[in-house]
Formats: sequence, structure tokens, C-alpha cells
Amino acid sequence: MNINSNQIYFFMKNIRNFAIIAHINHGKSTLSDRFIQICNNLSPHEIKNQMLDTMELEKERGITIKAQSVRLNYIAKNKNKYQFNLIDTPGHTDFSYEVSRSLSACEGALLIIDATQGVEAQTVANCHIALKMQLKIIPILNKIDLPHAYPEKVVKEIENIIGIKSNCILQCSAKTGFGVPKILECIANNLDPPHGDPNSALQALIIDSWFDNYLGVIILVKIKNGYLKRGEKIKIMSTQEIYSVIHIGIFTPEKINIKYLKCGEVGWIACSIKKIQGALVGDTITLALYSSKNALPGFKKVSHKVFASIFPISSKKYISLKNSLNKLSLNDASFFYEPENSCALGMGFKCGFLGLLHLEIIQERLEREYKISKIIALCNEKRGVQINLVYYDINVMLIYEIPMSEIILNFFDRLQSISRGYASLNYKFKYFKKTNAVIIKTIVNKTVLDALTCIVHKNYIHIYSQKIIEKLKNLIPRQQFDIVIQTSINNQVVAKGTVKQLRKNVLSKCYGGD
Ligand SMILES: Nc1nc2c(ncn2[C@@H]2O[C@H](COP(=O)(O)OP(=O)(O)OP(=O)(O)O)[C@@H](O)[C@H]2O)c(=O)[nH]1
Repeated sequence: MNINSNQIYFFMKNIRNFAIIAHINHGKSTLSDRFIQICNNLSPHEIKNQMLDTMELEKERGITIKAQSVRLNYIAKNKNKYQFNLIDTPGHTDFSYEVSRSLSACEGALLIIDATQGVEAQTVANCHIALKMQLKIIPILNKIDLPHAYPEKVVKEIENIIGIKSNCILQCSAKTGFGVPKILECIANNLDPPHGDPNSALQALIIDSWFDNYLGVIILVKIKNGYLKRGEKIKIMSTQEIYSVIHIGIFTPEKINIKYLKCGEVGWIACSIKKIQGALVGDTITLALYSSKNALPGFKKVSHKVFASIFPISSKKYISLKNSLNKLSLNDASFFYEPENSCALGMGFKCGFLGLLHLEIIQERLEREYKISKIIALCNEKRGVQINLVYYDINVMLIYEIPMSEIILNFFDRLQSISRGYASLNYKFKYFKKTNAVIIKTIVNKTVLDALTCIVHKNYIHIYSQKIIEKLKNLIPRQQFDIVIQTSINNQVVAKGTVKQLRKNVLSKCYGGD
């Protein structure tokens, strides 16, 4: 490493790690947007609302489900440069496990209180978690732009219920930006820099982990002691497994790569770990060669509050349900499932959730997974082989190897109709491959119709034959004789149909009395 420990101490002095905590909808994500806008010097039209709520469900419901971290560079009024590592947390009680994990990476917390709602249940609960962790708290009254805001009354509530003095409480409107620069100054001047020893052995706390199809498990860490360089060999302390650090990065909020994480910093690492169980939240990472003797305290084990059993409608769907649950558990460490057997409903899964909203979110994510099952079925029908399936929060990318002959005809139309026009298709020619195809001829009254001779895959001989015979039967008018339609392969008939001859109608001239 090119930087010495004196330099690291100097850097550490200007790092501020903090989380934004509050009751649901009190304005955490909106305030994070303002911070990003000011620190990244963005104009109002360059910033999207709730930038850190990247999941599709978060955008639809307007709530934060997963805590998100972002690194911002802030230049204070005294021209000092600060590195802010901000974590936007969810406000709903079902996701309070995310809050406590996020706070363990911080030295301070911004407690947001809606000036129209006052102190609510999660305001108190989250504040207590932060105090228990001995974090410095900056209380902020938000939404003071609203006409029905009553700041004086809420300030009194904060004093009485939480015990914070009124002169410490800042006021702002995250929507208009009023009062936000003052909050940034307060963070720089009043929150503590991270504690920790850059010279001791590496101790990095795993705050969160999730699965990426390309990079494997991505681990969000806070470097408590020591430092971590790209390419170094690390050891996961609980499993003693050793991995090489392939990528190190931060969110700005874009995911970018950097070379190292210094003591006190928060960032992500990827080490080609295949299973999320290989890097569980709360675990400690150290260096393989210069190891720390002790692991960090970690987190309390999550206790599930709501249990529900999920059964597939037909036993054929058991494996695909299992795969979907597995994929969900890779991205949500607090979700649990195990196989269950019922006499009436057959094989299924018993699942544990943190609350009813958590259950609802998992159910919805599962249902969305099933929606792409129809597209998967179409690709399978077209003899496709799945190469990859990648989730990009709002989008899913399916990569298939499909014979060209299957997609040139009506594949795109069917894809569009299944997806109601939302799917897009891109393809490129890969290679020629020997296949089990046959030449199938259509014969009408012993005459081969050359124009209808076709090359068909062996699996589709009967489907193709039935289709062509039915079509011709409807098109050829009946004659005084039978018309025989056949399909044949190598002079062997594989299917046959007949257009029946017209018969004399002996009753046509008869009257009622005849
Ligand atoms: N008028 C006004 N509206 C605000 C202000 N701050 C946030 N809002 C609105 O309040 C709603 C909730 O804001 P969010 O930032 O999503 O709240 P949150 O605390 O992040 O919500 P969760 O993460 O789901 O707990 C949104 O409709 C915002 O536009 C403000 O200062 N003034």
C-alpha cells in the first residue's frame, strides 16, 4: 500500500459514517436525495426522486425495504474536505433488523421526525437502538414547508418523549431543500470520525450481503481496524474459508470500483463466493496472512415473527418454487425457508418472515418471478437452453441459446403477446450445430407437393404433420372422390387425413308428405 498510517489517521479524521433513521414516510429517502444533490453538485432535474430506493417494489410502494449506502464528498464552509458514508434505512418495523445492522457501521445517526406527524413508534424504537450503540444523534424536524406542520409542538414532544433538548433540534424541508446545508455542516462538525487502528490486523464487519449473477456474493463491509487492498487474500472468521478479493468498490450512488478500503470506510467487496452462506451478515473478515485473533461482536440472530407455508399448485412446480425461494433467500438474509410435507397439499415449504409486510413483499417477489415463467416456457418450447438469468431490480435479462430456425418465424410476436409488449429481444448468430432434423414431404392423392416440403426437428414431426393435414383439409374443396393427404419421411407415411367425397343427396327432392 502506498499510503502510510499517518496519512490514514488524517483521512479518518474527516470521515463521517452515519445512518438516517425515522418512522416510516418521515422523509429519510428524500433527505438522502438532497444530500446527494448538494454533494454531487446536481441540478434538480438531474436527480431522480428516492434515488436510493432502487428495487422495483420500493419504487412502486414508495417505501424503503433494503438499507442502501452511499459515499459522498462534502466540502465544508471552512474548506475542509469530508467523506460522508450515508446509509438510508427502512422505516417500517418489519425491517428494523436492517436498521440495527446499518447502525453498527456508523458513529452517528440523523433522527428524522415529520413535523406534521410528531414522534411515532419507530422514531422511539430506532432512536433507542442508536443510543444503545452509543451513537451521536442529530435530531431533525422535517416537512416544515407543509401548512399543517406544527414544529413547536413536535419539538416539545421530542423533549418529553426522547429527552433531546430543543436547542439541538434542526429544522428542514427535504422537499424544498430548506435547512439542508445546515444539516451537512452539523454532520461535519458534530459527528465523531470512526475509531479504529489502521495498523492492527484487518477486522471488517459484514453489514449486508447479496447475490450478483456475475460477481457472486457481494459483501458490504465496514473496516473497523486495518485496511483492505484489492487482490489480497481474506479469511471469513466463522468458516475459516479463504478467498481472494477480486473487486473492491463503493456506491456514489453508482457502483464504482476502487483499489482499497481504508480503516473506518464502508464499501463493497466481491471475492467470487458462490453461496450467500459463505459470507453471512455479522461475520468478521480478516486477512489470511496477518489475521486478527478475535472476531467482532456481530449481530443478534434474527427472530422470525410470522410463519407461512407455501405449496405449489401442482407437484411439477415444486422444483421451480424451490429455485425461486433459494434465489430470494440469496438477497434477503432475514428470510428463512425449509421443506415441509402435508398429507393434503403435498410437498411445500415452511417460511419465516419478520412481519406481515415482509411476507407480502416476499409473496409479491415470488409472483413476479412466476410471470417470467411463461417466457421461459416459450424459450423451452423453442428448444432453447438457458445460459443465464440476471435480475437488474426492475428488469430481468434471460440469456438463451435457441436454434435460429425457431426464432425467425413467430418467436418475437409470441414474446410480445406474452409480455404485453414489455419484453425486448436481441440476438446474435453463435455457431452451426448438427441437429436431429428430417425432411418431411406432403403428398396429396399420391402427388408430392414440393412447395410444402419442409425440414423439421424430430421432436416436432407429429405436431407439424397434424397441423399441415388439418389446414389442407379445411382448404381443399370436397370432390366426387376421396382426397388423401399424407405426410411422409423417407417414403414412410407418418400421418394421414382424408377429404371425404361428396355423396348423392337422395332426399333433396322429397317433400314433407313423401
Ligand atoms: N412536503 C414535503 N414532503 C416531503 C418532505 N420530505 C419527504 N416528503 C414526502 O414524504 C413522502 C415520504 O418520503 P420518503 O423520503 O419516501 O420517506 P421515508 O422515510 O424514506 O420512507 P420509508 O423509507 O418507507 O420509511 C414522499 O411523498 C415525499 O415526497 C418535505 O420536507 N416536505
